[in-house]
Amino acid sequence: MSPEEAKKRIKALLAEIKQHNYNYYVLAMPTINDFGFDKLLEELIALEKQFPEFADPDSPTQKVGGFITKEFKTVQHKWPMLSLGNTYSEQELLDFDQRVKKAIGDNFEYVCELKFDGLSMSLTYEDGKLARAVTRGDGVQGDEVTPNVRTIHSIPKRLDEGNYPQHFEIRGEVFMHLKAFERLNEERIENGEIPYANPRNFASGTIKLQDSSEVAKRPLDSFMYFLYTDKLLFKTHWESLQAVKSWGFPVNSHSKLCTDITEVLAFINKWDKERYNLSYDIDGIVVKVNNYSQQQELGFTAKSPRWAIAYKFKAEQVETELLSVSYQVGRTGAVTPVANLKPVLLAGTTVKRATLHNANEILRLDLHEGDSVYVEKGGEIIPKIISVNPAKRKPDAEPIVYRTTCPACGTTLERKEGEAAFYCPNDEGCPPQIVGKMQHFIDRKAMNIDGLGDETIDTLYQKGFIKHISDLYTLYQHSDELKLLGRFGEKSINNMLDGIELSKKMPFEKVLFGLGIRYVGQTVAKKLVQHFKTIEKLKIASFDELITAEEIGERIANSILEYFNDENHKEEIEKLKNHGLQFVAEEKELNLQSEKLAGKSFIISGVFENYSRDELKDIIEQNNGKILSSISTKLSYIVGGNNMGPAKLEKAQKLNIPIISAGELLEMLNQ
Ligand SMILES: NC(=O)c1ccc[n+]([C@@H]2O[C@H](COP(=O)([O-])OP(=O)(O)OC[C@H]3O[C@@H](n4cnc5c(N)ncnc54)[C@H](O)[C@@H]3O)[C@@H](O)[C@H]2O)c1
Ligand SMILES: [Zn+2]
Repeated sequence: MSPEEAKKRIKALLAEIKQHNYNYYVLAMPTINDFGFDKLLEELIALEKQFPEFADPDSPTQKVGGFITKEFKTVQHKWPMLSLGNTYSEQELLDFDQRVKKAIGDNFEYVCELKFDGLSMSLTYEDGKLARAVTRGDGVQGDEVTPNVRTIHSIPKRLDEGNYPQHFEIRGEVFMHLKAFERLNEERIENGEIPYANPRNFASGTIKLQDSSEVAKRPLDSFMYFLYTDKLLFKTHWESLQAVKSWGFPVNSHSKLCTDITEVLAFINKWDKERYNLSYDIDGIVVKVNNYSQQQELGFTAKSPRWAIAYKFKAEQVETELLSVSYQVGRTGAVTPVANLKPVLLAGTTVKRATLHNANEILRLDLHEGDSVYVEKGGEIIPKIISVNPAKRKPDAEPIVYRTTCPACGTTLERKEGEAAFYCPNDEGCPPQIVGKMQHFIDRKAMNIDGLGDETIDTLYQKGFIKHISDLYTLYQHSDELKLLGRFGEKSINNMLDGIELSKKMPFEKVLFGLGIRYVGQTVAKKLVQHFKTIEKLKIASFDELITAEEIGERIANSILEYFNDENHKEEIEKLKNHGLQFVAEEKELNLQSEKLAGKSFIISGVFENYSRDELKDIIEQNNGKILSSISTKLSYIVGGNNMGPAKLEKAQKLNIPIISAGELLEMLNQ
């Protein structure tokens, strides 16, 4: 490469890497996988070495890639929070071992730990209490996110008596378990929000939220792996891990003390396979020299310690053949393309299908019939096509063209402005939509009807027993015919009918969620019920009224309006009402304790040390105070905790509404 070319390439790489760092660390929405990113960084390192005259002192090769943000208080790290050198190859790991040996001789041990795929967090404890939690940021300073971290159960807020120093810092990884990730991401999709690509991004997006009560709803977990004290308390890293565990910190039990690199390699190989059995993602193994004085001898580079290295697992990728593209119709009518693949073994399971998301994705891949494609599992649960191998494309292969009609009912598909998905508009006559809606209604998260499963719904539809949700409630009239079908035993028919009868008691919010209105997920349904109380009010709510409710934006409001604009929907709701389903918010039985808050109204915002928001709400209502849902001049007080939303704060100040603490609220009751 000529110097001119090198200069140009370095400049392009700097810009590209900077953008990826921003997408990854700030937006938590990367557009390239880690392996691809690390290749770019490697290329830059090599070019800077070859052409040092063009190396930017500010290059991402010289510092940690994260950022600090304006939304949080910036805190300087007492000890810089560095990155780790990483490698994907065994040879480079052996080279690392040689470098260590050269510097400190043969007499040393390694600690091998799982490399948890989350974000690192620095926790400061004073007198046994969690005083501060700070993100890595740019390595020198980070964002203080203490209220958010307080919502993580595994992180002790207060330690029991113990022999820990008065002041110390402990570092570890905050992450999200795969199960929670799947559940919450599903909820995001239901609410029409952009899903996160993997648990790491979800965890990192969560820690940066402004509203800690929102953070509390997204379960995060943690493992600790570094202890920092002013005076050295231990001789080795291994000892420190045992100690912090005894102090009450979560320490991962799979860490291992290894006497040489052969043992390290065995540990790596074991976990490369076994990682799929863990309940959380790991992206590699961290190898650390155990002895502190040997660590000191080895020292640091600008970006990472010389006494540790991360061996990263490659997200396993395989090449296979695209057999065909089929289309699935969801309950909302969204038509999703799915790639059918020649079965291939990937990350421990046989993969036959991969998601293609939407028409844009097919265009991005420039997918042709019979293409040879690369499939990856990565953090995502459903495998994904990463790219096509153009060398193997058959010369006469036709491009894949997204279909224009519904695969189930033949109706011409529609695409709404600004949306990637195509929809089948025939919601009254398109079988997968009809069945999907009923399956959604009986789902565990909605009406949770015992004795009824997806398959039974499908059968009952195929046999002509049910077409609408409301038909479930007249099913008992057909119990003799059901018996004649020979598909169900008497007992299971009775179970099913009992389950359906019982579901009439399910609260309004479950019914509303069960109706399957687009973008009305569980949380939104709950907010709507809290705000409007009855279906009658919700049904006639205008756009302006809808968007005053908490968490209801324009898109949700429009979807609700559209839903109630449809006579069929209104008729169906009437039928359900006549069957006795709940369409009015449950009034909690109130145990009135005093009249001390009569005539006063409150909003509770933020997170509280000693109370949940629901507890405070109960206290207010038990003393005859009122809870309002939005800030207006009618509001008497805001009970404010940590991390109140900035918009709320601003509005309260503008309207001169006093903000009181939970303590001040309780004082009102003692007067
Ligand atoms: N895809 C993208 O767009 C993109 C952009 C930027 C960075 N990245 C990826 O992020 C990585 C760089 O980020 P990085 O600087 O945080 O490095 P890193 O994630 O590779 O390694 C350092 C981090 O590992 C974590 N860690 C997990 N378990 C640990 C343990 N047991 N002991 C010590 N540390 C442990 C810590 O958080 C530490 O900060 C690269 O692998 C890169 O591929 C990707
Ligand atoms: Zn259709």
